[in-house]
Amino acid sequence: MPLTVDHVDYAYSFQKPVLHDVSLSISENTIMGLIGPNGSGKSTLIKVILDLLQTQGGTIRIDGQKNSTRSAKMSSIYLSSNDYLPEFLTGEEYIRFMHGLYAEPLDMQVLVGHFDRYSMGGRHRDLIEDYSHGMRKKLQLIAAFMLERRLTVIDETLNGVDIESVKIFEKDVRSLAKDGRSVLLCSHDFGVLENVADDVAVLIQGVLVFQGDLGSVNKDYGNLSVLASEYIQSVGVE
Ligand SMILES: Nc1ncnc2c1ncn2[C@@H]1O[C@H](COP(=O)(O)OP(=O)(O)OP(=O)(O)O)[C@@H](O)[C@H]1O
Repeated sequence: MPLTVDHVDYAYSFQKPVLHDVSLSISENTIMGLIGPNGSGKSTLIKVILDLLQTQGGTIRIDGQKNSTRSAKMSSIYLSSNDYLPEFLTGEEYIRFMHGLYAEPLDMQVLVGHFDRYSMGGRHRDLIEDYSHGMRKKLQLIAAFMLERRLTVIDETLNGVDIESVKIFEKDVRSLAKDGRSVLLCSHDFGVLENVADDVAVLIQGVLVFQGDLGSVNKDYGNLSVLASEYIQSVGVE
């Protein structure tokens, strides 16, 4: 199983728990959409999954290994919601650096192809400090699509990416979720999730209130938006 989260709790301070007894799993070849209102704990859950914050209860396994192990870290890649990247590197140097971290050889032809496809043709030799916000997000995506980890975790990385590139992203993320690889995609963009997700998980006030497949969601609720509204109303979030 690419990801199993078992009874996980997390609090930044003892007064205010953020995650309560969260359990979820992502099967092979699956894209799971993670949704929930602002402040519901999605980014915290993602950071706990990737061992950037340490669980205070429960266990997490990536590709069968505890998330704190080197093997789990080598099996996963995290695309954060911000666009903080090393500005003193060029796009190509950043991708080369990321390949070095994962001990993977760099295929320049594939790199150049991705830059072309994401409307950044020829910009791989420019410094990241000269990239726009959307270009930085696309650079993060290119790294993930080239490195093809068993688990890719994308936290709101599509914010600010233009519509044409989002369409290409949708194709690429579907191709990524093959050969045993899976993706956790946290987004407020229900349109994208409806186009690509197999499964969906809903987190509200730190509680995982729903996990199921998108086909059943469409059948039982009509669409993701209705599902989200029903759960939000049922727990009384404004
Ligand atoms: N470093 C931190 N220290 C203390 N509290 C934090 C910290 N980071 C987040 N929180 C709090 O934890 C809760 C969950 O935040 P989190 O960022 O995980 O939510 P989210 O679901 O990702 O929200 P959004 O959709 O707005 O990105 C919020 O109440 C937030 O204020």
